[in-house]
Amino acid sequence: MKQTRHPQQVSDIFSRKLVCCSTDTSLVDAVRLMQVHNISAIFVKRQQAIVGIWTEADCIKLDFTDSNLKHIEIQSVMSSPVLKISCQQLLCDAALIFYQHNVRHLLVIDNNDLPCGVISISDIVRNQGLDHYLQFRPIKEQYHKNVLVVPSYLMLSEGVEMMRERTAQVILVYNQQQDEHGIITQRDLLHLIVEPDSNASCWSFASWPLYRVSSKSSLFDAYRLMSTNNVRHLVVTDDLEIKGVLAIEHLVNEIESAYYSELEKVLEQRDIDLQHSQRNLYLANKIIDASLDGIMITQQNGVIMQVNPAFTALTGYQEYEVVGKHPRILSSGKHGKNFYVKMWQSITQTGVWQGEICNRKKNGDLYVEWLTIIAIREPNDDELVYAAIFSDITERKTAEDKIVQLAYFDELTGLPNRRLFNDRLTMALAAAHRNNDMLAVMFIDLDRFKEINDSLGHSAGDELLKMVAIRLQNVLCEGDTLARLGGDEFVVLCEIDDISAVISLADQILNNLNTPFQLEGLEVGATASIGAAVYPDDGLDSETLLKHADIAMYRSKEVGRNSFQLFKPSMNARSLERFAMMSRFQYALENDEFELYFQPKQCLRSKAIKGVEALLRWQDPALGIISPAQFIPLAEELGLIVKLDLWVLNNAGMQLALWQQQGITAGRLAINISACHLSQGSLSSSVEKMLQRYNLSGNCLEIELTESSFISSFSQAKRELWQLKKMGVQIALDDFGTGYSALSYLTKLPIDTLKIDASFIAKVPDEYGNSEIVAAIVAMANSLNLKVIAEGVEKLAQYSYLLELGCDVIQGYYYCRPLTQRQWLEFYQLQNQPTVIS
Ligand SMILES: Nc1nc2c(ncn2[C@@H]2O[C@@H]3COP(=O)(O)O[C@H]4[C@@H](O)[C@H](n5cnc6c(=O)[nH]c(N)nc65)O[C@@H]4COP(=O)(O)O[C@H]3[C@H]2O)c(=O)[nH]1
Repeated sequence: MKQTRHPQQVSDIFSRKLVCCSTDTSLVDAVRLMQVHNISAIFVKRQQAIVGIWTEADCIKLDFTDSNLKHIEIQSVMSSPVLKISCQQLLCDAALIFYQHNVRHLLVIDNNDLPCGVISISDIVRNQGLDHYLQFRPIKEQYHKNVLVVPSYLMLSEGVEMMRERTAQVILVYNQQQDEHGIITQRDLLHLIVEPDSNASCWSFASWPLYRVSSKSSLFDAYRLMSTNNVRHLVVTDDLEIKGVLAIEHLVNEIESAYYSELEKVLEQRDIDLQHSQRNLYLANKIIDASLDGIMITQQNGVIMQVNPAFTALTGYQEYEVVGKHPRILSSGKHGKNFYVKMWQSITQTGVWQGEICNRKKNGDLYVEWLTIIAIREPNDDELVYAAIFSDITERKTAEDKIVQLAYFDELTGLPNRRLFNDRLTMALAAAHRNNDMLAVMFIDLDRFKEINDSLGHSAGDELLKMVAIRLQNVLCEGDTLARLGGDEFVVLCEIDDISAVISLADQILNNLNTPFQLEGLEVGATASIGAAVYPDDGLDSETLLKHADIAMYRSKEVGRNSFQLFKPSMNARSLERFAMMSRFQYALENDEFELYFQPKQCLRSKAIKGVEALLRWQDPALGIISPAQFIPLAEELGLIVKLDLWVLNNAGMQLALWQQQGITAGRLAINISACHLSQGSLSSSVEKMLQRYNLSGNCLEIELTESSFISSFSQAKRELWQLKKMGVQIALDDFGTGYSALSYLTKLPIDTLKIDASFIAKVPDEYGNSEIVAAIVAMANSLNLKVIAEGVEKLAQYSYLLELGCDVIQGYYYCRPLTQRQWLEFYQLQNQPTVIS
């Protein structure tokens, strides 16, 4: 069966030739009408309504012996009611009615339910394109076998009666004289109604000669023979012997049966498909209902047809609240017209759109959803439906935003971090390159921030950084970028017209920071060292600019902090030197390149050794000995000074333990401790641990500190010093006279000794003024009950002067230079005089 793409409708093939007669029309008039119009069925009307049908097949039911046959009214022999079909129904629907009701004609009605034509089963069969099918079907058994053969002289009325009795469609008439066969069919009986002739013989009414076809031929051959000769019956022969009669109905029946069997198959398949699609539909609905994603199905015009429970859970709208409405009820108003235009362009062109969209829930809350819209074309339909599938990604978006915040912004100040700054710098450089603009990169490092952090605590330090960030931000213009690179380092990126703009900005920043900050009820000053590099003069890429701004900032620190330096190429060399030194220093610390030297001190009264000072030396394999004056500031800058102090403390302990084993009693061993170590609050515990480790008493140790140790946090320093005192450790104030010398410290802190700075001693006794200062220090120390040590005594005159002044102890080349461990042992043995522990 030929499967057409679009199933044919009744309207495609039905005949508009609708021939009717009234109910009281005589049978003969009705037959005449049928003959005139060459039709095989006539409809019967009563008051404009079709109430019955009479067909040529109905002839067989007539009593041809009835002399009144001609005049009987059609209504008494018609079939009623008439089966109808709409012109819009499919041919398969018509075929089903033929099949179920065993009829051959249907009345066709139009859209207004009015009769407009007729369709016969032959119409359908002929329009199904079954030629091919017939071609392969043999005649074989498809014909009337037990065909009645009557002699030619038999009365026609008797012949018709025999047909009626047997309900035979045809009879054959044999003319013995002519040895010829003729045929009488049901249709021929129509003539009998018009012209009844009771005396006629069957031969006179029969049609002959007959057309013959072999039983081995195909039905298609038979069909062609019938069509060519315009006959409706063929005699089927087998080797010239008549086997039966093949009627056009046989062909039609055969076609019909093929059609019906195909039809049954189609219907069966349709049932299976229907079941299948019902199952699919059931599953699809189940999946839609169970989906955690919200699903909304709309018509082509956007009207919502269906939503699932997840839709309700996500949006707050119940199904009945949205079905029949437009999805714009979910609109947040956050997207412009262009957004939706692009979305629909994509759906129209590709059938799908995916993306993020911000919508509004029923309760007014905004949410971000990941939305997929798919256009679905309904089968056999030009209409589209749209399925929108979405999940709420607000939480994920918030987490993403948080990640972006963490990845690109400094958590403490909320300023861009190094990564974001680098991005912006790269972009700004590209733009500056294109437009021939100037850019400035400015490094800002807070001075002595570590001291503030150490003394006031980390939370106060954090607070200060936040306040500094705000102040810096206030100075900058819109479009400038301020970032925190970490610690107390800030960096500014700004577009400038000329160099003077950088200088003016740096001035504003320094002035702004000069106003003290209020931290935990205290006024705290926080100055900064600033360095800047300018594009294109000081570098063309971000790395060079940042490096040069950093170098300039370090130069600011070197020249005394709270200042600004613009990068100069000469700084580069110095910076490289410093950088090389730093790496070397780290390496030295890790590889034990440090060593302690010992410089004995002499008691002026007893002339005996009055203690030893440990002085650190750096033995660089290539450069030789490096002075602490060079590397101590470097260690401070690198933040390695405390590590270095601990190294000294540990080695001093080791030496003391060794000397005790060797019976060396040379008084206290003095060690130098850096200023910031004291303010960290860990010095006393480090000393205690060291004493415990080497099983030493605090009486053998002296700590030398400078006045700057107390400045950042006096109370912290005081606590630490008292802890040391409790352990028996003595405290000496180094470089006395050079610092701020707020003498009130001396009475408030547990200091034992003042070490007069070598710069004063160098100028005594000759230089007027200096001698007075030294004399005053000695007198003051005596009155405060402090011991005095004079440092840097190189000459006899100095020695004599100090002796006369009543100074307790001297230290200097005059008595002894700093010695290595071995030299010191030799010196001690040479002196061979044990000292008294004070
Ligand atoms: N011109 C002259 N100098 C003399 C004379 N007698 C001693 N000196 C030097 O004067 C410095 C005395 O040490 P300081 O004032 O504590 O000054 C020390 C001290 O502040 C610091 N320092 C030394 N060792 C350490 C250490 O282990 N830790 C810490 N934190 N600082 C140290 O480095 C400074 C310099 O140490 P050095 O170079 O060893 O210099 C030493 C010493 O060699 C003299 O008669 N004439």
